[in-house]
Parts: sequence; C-alpha cells; structure tokens
Amino acid sequence: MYRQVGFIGGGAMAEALVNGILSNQLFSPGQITVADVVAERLEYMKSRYQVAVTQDNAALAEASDLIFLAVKPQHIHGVLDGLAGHVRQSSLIVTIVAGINIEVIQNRLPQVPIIRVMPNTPVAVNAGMSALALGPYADETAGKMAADIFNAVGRSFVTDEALLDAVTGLSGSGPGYAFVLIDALADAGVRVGLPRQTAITLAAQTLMGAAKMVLDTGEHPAKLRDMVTSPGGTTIAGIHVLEQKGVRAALVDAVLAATQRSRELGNR
Ligand SMILES: NC(=O)C1=CN([C@@H]2O[C@H](COP(=O)(O)OP(=O)(O)OC[C@H]3O[C@@H](n4cnc5c(N)ncnc54)[C@H](OP(=O)(O)O)[C@@H]3O)[C@@H](O)[C@H]2O)C=CC1
Ligand SMILES: O=C(O)[C@@H]1CCC=N1
Repeated sequence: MYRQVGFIGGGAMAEALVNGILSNQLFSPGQITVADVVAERLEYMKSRYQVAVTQDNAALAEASDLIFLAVKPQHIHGVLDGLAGHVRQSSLIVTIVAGINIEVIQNRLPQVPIIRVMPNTPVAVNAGMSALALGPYADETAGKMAADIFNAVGRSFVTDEALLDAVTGLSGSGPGYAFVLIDALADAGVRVGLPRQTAITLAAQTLMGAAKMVLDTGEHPAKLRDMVTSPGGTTIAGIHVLEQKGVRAALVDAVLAATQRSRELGNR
C-alpha cells in the first residue's frame, strides 16, 4: 500500500529498522530514502543498504507516503519546523522519537495520520519489541500496516500512548541493560578462568535461552528460576549474592530512571 518510505534521521535506530525491513523484503532498497544532516552517515547508509539518501527533509517528505521520524528528541522541533506544508495528508507518519507525544507532532502536522512507536534495536535481527499508539487520524488500516512492519521485525502490540514512557524505560532502553549484563557476566566468566570469547557466548546464549523459555512456556519467571535452583546447590548460592547486592532493586531503579527521563524529554 505504501510505496515510498522516508527516514528522517539515519542513526542507530533508523539503521536497525532499515536492516530489518530489507532483510524481510517488506520494501526494496529503491523504495527507501534516508535523510540526515551528517554526510558521512548518508554515505554509509547508501553503500551498506543501497538506499537513496538526501539532506533535504522537506523533499523527502514530499516524495514519501510513509515517513519515519527518527531524530533525537532534542531535534524534533526543528525537524517539524522544516516539514510544515511538505507532508501530504494521505501520508503516514511513524514517530519513534522517545518522549515526544503524538499531540506535539499533530499540532505541527494537522490532520496527518500519526502512529507513535517505541521499538528497540533488536528489530535489526528480527527480535525487536515495539509498542504502537495510534493518533486521532490513524485508522485501522494504517495501524495494521505499521503493526505488519514491526511484527515482521519482532513482536509488537498496540497500547495507550500514556504507557509509552514506561515501555521506553523497560523495552526501549532494555537492550542497553541486557548488554551491560552480558558484558558483566562475560567479565565474571573471565574471572573464573574462561577465555573472553567463550564467556561472551555463554553469557549471551544463556540470557537468550532464559528469555526464550519465558516466552515459549508462558510460565512465571520465578517458577522457571526454581527449576534451576537445586536445594543446597550452586544456583541458590549465586542468587543469594544477587539479592544481597540489590540487583533486583537496581533494575527497578534503572527502569524508573529511564521512564522518568522519557517523560522529561517531552517537557520542553
Ligand atoms: N537507539 C535506540 O535504541 C532507540 C532510539 N529511539 C529513538 O529513536 C530516535 C533516534 O535515535 P538514534 O537512532 O539512537 O539516534 P542517533 O543520534 O543515532 O540518530 C539520529 C540521527 O539524526 C540526525 N539528525 C539530527 N538532526 C537532524 C535533522 N534536522 N534532520 C535529519 N537528521 C538529523 C543525527 O545527526 P547528529 O548526530 O549530528 O545529531 C543522527 O545522525 C530518538 O528519538 C530515540 O529516542 C527509540 C527506540 C530505541
Ligand atoms: O536512550 C534513548 O534515549 C533511546 C530511547 C530508547 C532507547 N534509546
């Protein structure tokens, strides 16, 4: 249904999406244009993904019927200034900008359908988690189209926009926490004598396996933890230390801080 896709902002998240979209053949490279202010970034996107590139956001908006807003929150107001009068009302805007409400964008692009999405970088490997909120002019067809894209690159669900800051704090930023955990576990492996690369693989595959058990079985994680934890065994010795060091509370505080930061980013 959509023929030309434009990305405004060609950074980390746009690249993850372009990669996921192309590897699933949702659109061809010839249907995608990326706009950015950094010429080297555009050169990279062009040579790596064979997409078209431009530094002209307005021209990109005029030529696209599906437009992703993928700049940092600090830059969205300047971008919207430049888009006024250049976005067709038949186009669909998908904003992935953290903390910026649909209303803020809608005020600048009246009557244009807008869908706000909080994805995460694992969309690049078809393991993303995305939450979608539909603006007042985004109909069911637009919602389905957006859901099709984000389902192809992982899982998605439609939710109330009021929950998106919390989603940002958990799954949007979550890959960052997971990478810290993997890196720390790998350090731990090296500390107990494993080669670095072996330790990284053990840590990553273990987190992925545990996550897959939660998703595939639908069991509560505490029940799955109990299955690993033999009486008087090794796991309870390790879990005791995690609880003593407050790892659980630290994770709660991390998600809380990221959620609050998402709210702050929208307050300007
Ligand atoms: N990274 C992630 O895991 C996730 C990010 N997001 C959201 O996605 C958005 C993009 O994040 P991310 O990709 O990480 O950010 P990046 O900084 O990697 O990418 C944004 C790109 O947009 C460029 N840019 C700045 N101003 C303009 C402009 N006026 N027109 C076009 N391009 C411009 C930036 O250039 P310069 O570097 O010079 O500023 C940069 O290359 C953010 O709003 C973020 O909240 C959402 C979910 C997950
Ligand atoms: O760190 C950030 O602000 C963005 C939003 C979610 C993930 N990365």
